[in-house]
Amino acid sequence: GVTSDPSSVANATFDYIVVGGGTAGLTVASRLSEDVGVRVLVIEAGPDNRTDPLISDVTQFTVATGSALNWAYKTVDGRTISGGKTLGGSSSINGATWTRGMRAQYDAFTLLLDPEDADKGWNWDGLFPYMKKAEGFTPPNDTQRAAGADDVIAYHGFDGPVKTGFPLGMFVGSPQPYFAQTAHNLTGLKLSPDLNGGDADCVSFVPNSLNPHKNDTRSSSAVSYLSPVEDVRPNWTTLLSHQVTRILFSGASLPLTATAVEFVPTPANASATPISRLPTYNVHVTRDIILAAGAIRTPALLQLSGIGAATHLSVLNIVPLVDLPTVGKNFQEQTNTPAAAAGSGFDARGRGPNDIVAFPSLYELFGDAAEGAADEIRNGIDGWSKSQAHNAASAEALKRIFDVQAGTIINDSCFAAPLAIALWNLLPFSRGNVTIVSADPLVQPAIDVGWFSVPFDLRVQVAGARLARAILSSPPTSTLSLGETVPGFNTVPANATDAEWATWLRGAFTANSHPIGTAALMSRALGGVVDASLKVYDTANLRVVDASVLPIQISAHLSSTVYGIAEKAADIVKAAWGGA
Ligand SMILES: Cc1cc2nc3c(=O)[nH]c(=O)nc-3n(C[C@H](O)[C@H](O)[C@H](O)COP(=O)(O)OP(=O)(O)OC[C@H]3O[C@@H](n4cnc5c(N)ncnc54)[C@H](O)[C@@H]3O)c2cc1C
Repeated sequence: GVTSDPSSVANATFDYIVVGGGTAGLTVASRLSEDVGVRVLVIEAGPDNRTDPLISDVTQFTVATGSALNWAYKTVDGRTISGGKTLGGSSSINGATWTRGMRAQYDAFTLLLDPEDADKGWNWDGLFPYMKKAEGFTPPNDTQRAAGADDVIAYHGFDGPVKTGFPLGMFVGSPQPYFAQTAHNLTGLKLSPDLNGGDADCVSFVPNSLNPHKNDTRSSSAVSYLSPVEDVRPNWTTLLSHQVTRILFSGASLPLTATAVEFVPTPANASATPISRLPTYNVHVTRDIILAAGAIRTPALLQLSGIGAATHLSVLNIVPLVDLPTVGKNFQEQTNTPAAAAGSGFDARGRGPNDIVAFPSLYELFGDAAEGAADEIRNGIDGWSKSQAHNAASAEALKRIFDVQAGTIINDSCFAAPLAIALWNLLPFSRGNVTIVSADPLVQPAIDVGWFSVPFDLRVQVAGARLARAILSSPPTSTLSLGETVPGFNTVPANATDAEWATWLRGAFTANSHPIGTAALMSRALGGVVDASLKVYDTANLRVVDASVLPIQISAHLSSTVYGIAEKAADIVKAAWGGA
């Protein structure tokens, strides 16, 4: 069941404890609790808001991100990265766009692991079946097909818990198909019936994580993986409104064995609440502790528990147990800017969400300048790995990672942005870090994204913004437009230089809220934090299963991939403990 009463779990013992009842956490807990012989506990910091219309109505997602349902993590430069603070985590407040990246990007995960882990399925062929296992797709109906929706049956799962499909309220007017046509006309980007099969270099109508059989309601991890079984699985307990503050180990000898987690009631106002005022509880584990607190909180919890850069932890009076300096490093978040035009007189029936996405490659984004841009990457990598080395294991390790990333960009990947109103550089080279600044677990870690610290990332965002302007002012989309409003020609003139565009972008961008990489699935030599079984290096039974493990960004919205990782993780954990 689901409870907010800590007395029901304090001092108890579970086989598995999952920290964070978000996208990955509820997925892995649901699969592990299929075995009625094991006891599974999820501890979630947020409350249960499954019936709140701000969550169930996906078109309200921008309102939800402005509410208490969002952690609204502040970066060191005052921007905000969103993350769901509620049962279901970010899957409860996200934009519900359902996409997957390029085959080559998933295959790159294996290239970053030790050679002996090459056969562990961290590639497209290994993850695609799990992404489909999570999915319960409804093909478009005739009305939706007439509006542009399409599908390739082989690219979808049909029996999985997360319901996906095109909204019954889908926009049926001209803007979406005109956008597709204009993007194609301007860049040569192919029109694809379905981008969810590993070739996302296209413009395509894409489904949403919602249930068309239930009035388009959001299909979060909570609704998908927990609701259907919460009354019939007494072996699965979810404790709400409690925040894990530390993982406890049996001793200091390596590999560390995690034995318990410490938790407190989530304070209404963390910055005004001394931790000493809160009751502290422990709960014990016999098998694994699984960190699924998301790419910001997971690395912070590792550091608070003594796993991180030993020198830094010592300064904070935390006893270092595993010297793993790359915990919280390798941080990759994207920059999002708007482009908009006024319009009227066209048929805009529908209420969304938006279903059209374009993922241009380097060649489609830069056009005639693409070879120059590719050279800029090739020639830049040496310098970039040095300038970003403080957020990596070393400049040499980062150069190897950048070589892999550059290969997926220059060879045949998609690169730049979903260009509608929001556009972002999908594959930034800039690296940042998430670092605790206090031993007090209620103090938010410092979040330094290092926005545009590799200047090429700004070049890409500028190229994306230029392309967005071109789309808005080229037929057939221009026939719908009454003129650009964002950025607007007064702000960025028609003949603006790259430098002028950059000035506007630096002020206008927001975080895209797709943070990853802070407990990366990579070889230890390259700066990885977890191995191919998602176990934290030098621990016996502490795993990370969330967006933190993604080593590099992908050309996609993240949730389908995070679900796939969590489904795969559940099988890894079951197998490790002798289950099926
Ligand atoms: C505003 C927004 C829009 C997005 N739009 C899309 C989109 O349209 N399509 C898409 O595919 N993806 C989208 N994403 C990205 C995607 O939703 C996330 O990448 C993904 O859900 C992350 O999953 P996760 O399991 O890593 O973390 P989360 O789902 O965020 O789960 C982490 C959970 O851990 C809990 N937690 C944190 N710290 C603690 C602690 N100490 N103790 C206990 N619990 C804790 C949190 O409250 C949360 O519930 C969006 C994300 C956001 C925030």
